Amino acid sequence: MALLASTSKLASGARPVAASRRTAVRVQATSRVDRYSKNDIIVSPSILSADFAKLGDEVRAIDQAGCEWVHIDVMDGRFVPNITIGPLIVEALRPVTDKVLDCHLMIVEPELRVADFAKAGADIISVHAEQSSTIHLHRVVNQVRTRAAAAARALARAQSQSQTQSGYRIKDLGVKAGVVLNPGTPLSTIEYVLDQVDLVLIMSVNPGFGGQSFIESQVAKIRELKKLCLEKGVNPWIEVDGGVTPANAWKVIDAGANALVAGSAVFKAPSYRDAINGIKASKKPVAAAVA
Ligand SMILES: O=C(CO)[C@@H](O)[C@H](O)COP(=O)(O)O
Ligand SMILES: [Co+2]
Repeated sequence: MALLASTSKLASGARPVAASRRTAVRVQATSRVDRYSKNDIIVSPSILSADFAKLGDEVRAIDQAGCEWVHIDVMDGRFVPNITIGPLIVEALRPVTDKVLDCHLMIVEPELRVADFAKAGADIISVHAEQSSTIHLHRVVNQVRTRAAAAARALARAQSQSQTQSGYRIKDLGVKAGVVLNPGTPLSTIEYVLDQVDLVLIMSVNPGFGGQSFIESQVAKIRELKKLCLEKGVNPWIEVDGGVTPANAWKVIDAGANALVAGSAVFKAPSYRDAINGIKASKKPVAAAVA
């Protein structure tokens, strides 16, 4: 696991991001994502619904409340109508939690930004399959995978040469590549990248905002995706994003999803822990007995 941990902490000075660049970072033998089993249900709270005035505290709170991943919605005001988070925020959050930083890129030309998010400490980088985001889906997916491979080679070199001292930065080791489908985008769009990705994210709302209602038609899409994966002999994470709550999570779990994003259902709940546990334990309601 962690081969080297820096003894230096971020000072509460004016330039914490720059300071973190100069100090050593944790070097991991495996990706953070690989700590989790695909047989379990992962909850990835979307920080879009967090209180941005105290983002670090909010991320610490969901970490302590038992989430596995932290979902980061990156929006550019072009692919979607909203503007949110960039790599600087990802870099600022990296020292706050050792949980998976699950970055959902809702941007035009993600190929221009993959390196920045990888360097910032993203563990998963997911790009939209729609051509209004990228013209070259296969290329950008492989760009993420190439970074992971390069980081793995750098780690091997560092280990063999005992170069894990301060200043040797391998923050992006094991970046996983995800592909995202909007509710209106057919599964066929990703057929020829399915063997290239670590994760498929099915949007169960139209992207752009938190707090929208779950689109029921996406349950069938998740079921169909699970079937397609079995037919092709691949096993990516199947993540669902939008309108997921303790009341409806069972539907997507039953259809084959194993990573559930939840923004408002966690951050607007009185207890983050109860909301996360409620999503994991979500069950189909038992029909009321007819008298
Ligand atoms: O990517 C998006 C929206 O574009 C999501 O990640 C939302 O942020 C999820 O929020 P809720 O629907 O769970 O409130
Ligand atoms: Co999202």
